[in-house]
Amino acid sequence: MAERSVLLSVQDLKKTYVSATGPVEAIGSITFDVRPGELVCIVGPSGCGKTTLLKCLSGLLAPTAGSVTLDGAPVTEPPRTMAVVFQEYGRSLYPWLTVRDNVALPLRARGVPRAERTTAVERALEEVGLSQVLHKYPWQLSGGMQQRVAIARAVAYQPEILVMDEPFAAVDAQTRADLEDLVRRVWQDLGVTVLFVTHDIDESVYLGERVLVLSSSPTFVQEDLAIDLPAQRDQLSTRALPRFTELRTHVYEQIQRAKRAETAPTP
Ligand SMILES: Nc1ncnc2c1ncn2[C@@H]1O[C@H](COP(=O)(O)OP(=O)(O)OP(=O)(O)O)[C@@H](O)[C@H]1O
Repeated sequence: MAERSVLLSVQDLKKTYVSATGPVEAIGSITFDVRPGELVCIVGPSGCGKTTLLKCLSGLLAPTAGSVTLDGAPVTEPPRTMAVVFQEYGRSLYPWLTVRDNVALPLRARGVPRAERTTAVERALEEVGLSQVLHKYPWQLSGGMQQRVAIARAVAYQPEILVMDEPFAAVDAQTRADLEDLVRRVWQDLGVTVLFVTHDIDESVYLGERVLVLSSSPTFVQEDLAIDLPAQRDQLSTRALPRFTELRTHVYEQIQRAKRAETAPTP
C-alpha cells in the first residue's frame, strides 16, 4: 500500500529567543511529519519548548531557522485550516456570548452563510454531547463543559488539523478521562488530524496512535514512538493492558533520560 502523504511537516525547526540576559536556545532542532488523519501526541519535560513549538507551527511565532509547512504551503500566519484548543478554556470563550454564538463565531468571521452555520454549530454541539446548553452562557457551565464548548467550536470550523495545547490540565481527573474519550471519538468520527500536546505520560499513551517524546531544551525529538494499542480504547480495560504499562513505562524512562540528555532503544 502506498504511504499516505504528509499534512504537516516540521523541518529542522530552531528557535532562539533574544532576551535581556542574552540568547535562550529553546528549540535546538525539531523535525517530524504528520500524515492526514493521524492522532499524534507530543510529550516532554517541563520547559522543553512545547509551547514554543506550538506557537511556531500555528504561525504565531516565526522560527529562527527551519520550516513548517501545512498541505505543502509554508506557515507564516495562523492557517485557515488549523484550529487550536488551549488549556485556558475560561479565557478562550467569550462570557457575553451564548454557547451557540461562541461556537458560531469563527464561522461568522469566515463568512459562512447563516443556514450552513446553524447546521455546523448544532452538529458540533451534538458531537460533544452539549446540544441541551445551546442558549446558556459559558459561566453557567462546569469547567469540563466549557472545554467541550471550545472543542465544539474547533470541530464546527471543520479544520484539517486540530491542535490541542494541554487542553485538560485544568480539569479534575474524572472530567479529564471523559474529555480524553471525547477527543478519540471526535477523531474517529470526523477523521480530523489531531496534534495533542500534554505533559501527562499516561494521557499521551492512552490517546495517541503515535507519541513524540521531546528532549529537554534546546529541544529535539528524542523518540517517535508508535502506540500499538487497540483502536477501541477504554479507560479501564486499555489502561489495564500489559502493553499500556510497558509503553507508559518506556515513555516515562525516555523523559527521565531526556532530562539527563540520553537516548534509549524502542521497547
Ligand atoms: N519569550 C521568551 N523569552 C525568552 N525565553 C523564553 C521565552 N519563552 C520561552 N522561553 C524559554 O524557552 C524554553 C521553552 O519554553 P516553553 O514555554 O516553550 O516550554 P514548555 O515545554 O511549553 O514549558 P511548560 O512545560 O513549563 O509549559 C524555556 O527555557 C523558557 O524559559
